[in-house]
Amino acid sequence: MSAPARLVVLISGSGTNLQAILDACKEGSLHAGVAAVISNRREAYGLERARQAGVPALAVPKRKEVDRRDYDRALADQVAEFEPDWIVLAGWLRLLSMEFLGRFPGRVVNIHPALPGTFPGLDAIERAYAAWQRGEIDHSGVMVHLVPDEGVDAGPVLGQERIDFQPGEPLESFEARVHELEHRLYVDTLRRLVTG
Ligand SMILES: Nc1nc2c(c(=O)[nH]1)N[C@@H](CN(C=O)c1ccc(C(=O)N[C@@H](CCC(=O)O)C(=O)O)cc1)CN2
Ligand SMILES: NCC(=O)N[C@@H]1O[C@H](COP(=O)([O-])[O-])[C@@H](O)[C@H]1O
Repeated sequence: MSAPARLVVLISGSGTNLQAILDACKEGSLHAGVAAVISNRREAYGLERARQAGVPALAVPKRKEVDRRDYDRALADQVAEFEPDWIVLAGWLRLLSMEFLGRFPGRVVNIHPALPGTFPGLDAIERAYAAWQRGEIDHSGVMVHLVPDEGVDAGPVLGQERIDFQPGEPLESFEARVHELEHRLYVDTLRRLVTG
């Protein structure tokens, strides 16, 4: 069997998607290892999840006086040191420029809590829920996609799954179902990626 794929996971927050990936690597259902976890926010709980898993956890905050491309160049240098096969965005809440993406062509993946072509950007779950309440949609979903360029949530789709709204369901319940789907879909999609 080939060596486990090396993943560097970028986060900004709680890291529940990271935790699903860490758990899958540990139990052997994902033939990969998390080489490092990097957050742009020092307070991200996902860094604690990495430390508890014995994985290098780095905070790389974006200082105001540093412009986006200089930050992305320095970030790419840090990521490259871990010799990743894949860069996994898991709630990484910064748009990446080609200064970063150009260093890892075809190897940056992202999860987004909406279907292709819908609700790009931030707060997608809340925006989809509000659209349902206005009677505009009857389902949403989750997608995993490549991040080839500076487009937002527009890269080639690697995996997607629909999630139907349930009459009278509160936002919190819908959001919990979305996250459960994310955790499964991301691991399943990464499994297909790393096994080629
Ligand atoms: N070039 C790309 N970079 C990133 C993508 C992408 O599709 N193309 N996906 C994101 C994740 N994401 C949606 O899935 C997303 C994250 C953040 C933003 C955004 O507008 N961020 C702001 C800062 C917000 C903040 O700091 O709170 C920004 O970067 O100015 C949009 C979409 C990961 N990167
Ligand atoms: N546009 C990007 C975006 O909205 N990403 C979303 O951030 C959350 C991170 O949760 P986590 O930190 O618990 O994994 C996830 O729902 C992910 O889809």
